[in-house]
Order: sequence, then C-alpha cells, then structure tokens
Amino acid sequence: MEDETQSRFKRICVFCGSSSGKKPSYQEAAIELGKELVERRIDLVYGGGSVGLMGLVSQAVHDGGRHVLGVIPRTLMPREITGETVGEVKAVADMHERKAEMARQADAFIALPGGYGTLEELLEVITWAQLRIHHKPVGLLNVEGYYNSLLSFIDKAVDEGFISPTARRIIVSAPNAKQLVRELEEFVPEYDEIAAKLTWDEVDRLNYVPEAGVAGVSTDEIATKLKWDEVDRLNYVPEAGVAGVPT
Ligand SMILES: C/C(=C\CNc1ncnc2c1ncn2[C@@H]1O[C@H](COP(=O)(O)O)[C@@H](O)[C@H]1O)CO
Repeated sequence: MEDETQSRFKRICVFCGSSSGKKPSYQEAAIELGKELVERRIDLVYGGGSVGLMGLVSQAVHDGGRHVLGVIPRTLMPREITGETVGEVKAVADMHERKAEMARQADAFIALPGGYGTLEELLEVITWAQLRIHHKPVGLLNVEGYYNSLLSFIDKAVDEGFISPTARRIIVSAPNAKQLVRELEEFVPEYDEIAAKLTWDEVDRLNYVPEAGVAGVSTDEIATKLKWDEVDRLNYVPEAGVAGVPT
C-alpha cells in the first residue's frame, strides 16, 4: 500500500526573512510550513541561524524530529549575527557557495516572505530553472498576498515580452503551506525550446560572479560588523566621489 505521507521530496530548501515581519501571520506561516515538512517527512535546508522567520521554520522542523541543515558563510557564523543554529551546520566560504550548496542539497525550493536576501535567492533558483541548470520545483508561500505585487510585476514582464509564459509557470504559488507543498509535489517542469538545448553539467558551470555594490554608504549596525572576503575577491574599486567608501 502506498504511504500517503511519503513525499517525493527528501529535502526542501526554504528561503525566508532574517526578520520576522510585522504581521503575526508571517511567523505563523513559517511555523506552519515547518510542521508541514515534518508531517510529510521532509528535511530542511536553509540559510542557518535563528534570526527572524529562518529561526521559526528551522525550530519547527527540528522540534518535529526532522533533519535541519543550515548552510552558513563563515562571516555570518558569530552567534551575535545569526543566532543559535539548530541541527547540522555546514560552513561555506561565501554567499555564492552557500546558494550553490543549498541548491545542491535540496529537491525543491520554497520562499516564505522576506526581504532582499530572500528575493535574490528566489530569483536565482527561478533563473537556474529557466536555464535548466536544475529541474526542481520552486514555490512561493504567498502569505496574505505578500507576494502579489511581485507576481503582478512578473505577469507584466510576460505581457511585455521579457519572460516567456513557460518560464512564468516555473513559479508555483499558494496561500498556505499545505496547498503549496501539494502543488509542488504535482509540478512537472516545462522548457522553452532554447533552454531545452542547453546542458549544464553542474551549477558551478554558471561561473556566477555578481556585480559589486556600493558598499559602506549607510549601513545597519550588524552589517557594519561583517567583513566579506568575497568583497576583496571581487576586486571592487569604488567609483571616485562615492562618499564614505574606503578605497
Ligand atoms: C546581516 C544581517 C543579518 C544577519 N543574519 C542572517 N543570518 C543568516 N542568513 C541571513 C542573514 N541575513 C540574510 N541572510 C540570508 O538572506 C536570506 C534572508 O535575507 P532577507 O534580506 O532577510 O530576506 C536568508 O535566506 C539568508 O540566506 C542584517 O540583514
């Protein structure tokens, strides 16, 4: 007899805010998602630490007895930055290695509400899916319509010819964890003709190097304590005339 609680996913990677958000519904959704993973016997991969929604989802999965893997860049490892981590911790060199490692470890991705970090992680795995670097489902937990404006923007990009209808369908969204995981279980990837011709041996083949930002122009307190080796590696030379940027 088939076990209805057995998911096709062994591990899901959750991207979410390092903040908790203002509405209790965001925090409740993080806990509900954690419990849903436990119910379906799915382990968690996430960005490590106990801050914000990251802490709530990881604690819920850990409390439910499932394995939790936190992938943390060494720079974020001090406890005063990221908080106490439950489960297994994997230290990586930098943010790029973290994303690649989280993507390698997981069978699917879910984004809870979050900020820039969450959006960046989400859009990257969507882009990788579009390029067929992976074939893993990507879900958006659209708690109380938090992501409605992003979805509207993406629909506009489809209307304007920047995103294909096939690529639009990479994103699976639902208002609650149960519905979202069910839809991800049923997801079948489709590809545009050009993407179907690409063959990527592995994520590293992307040779991804992000653009350097303008650092140091007004920062949050925690961020000012961080020292990113990767900034040095980018060999970033700030533009002349950018106030407060050490050269
Ligand atoms: C430097 C700040 C907080 C440090 N805490 C973090 N600990 C671990 N991971 C983090 C942290 N901040 C961001 N991340 C990563 O980005 C995603 C969440 O970012 P968001 O901007 O809050 O959406 C999360 O998935 C982590 O991978 C002060 O920001």
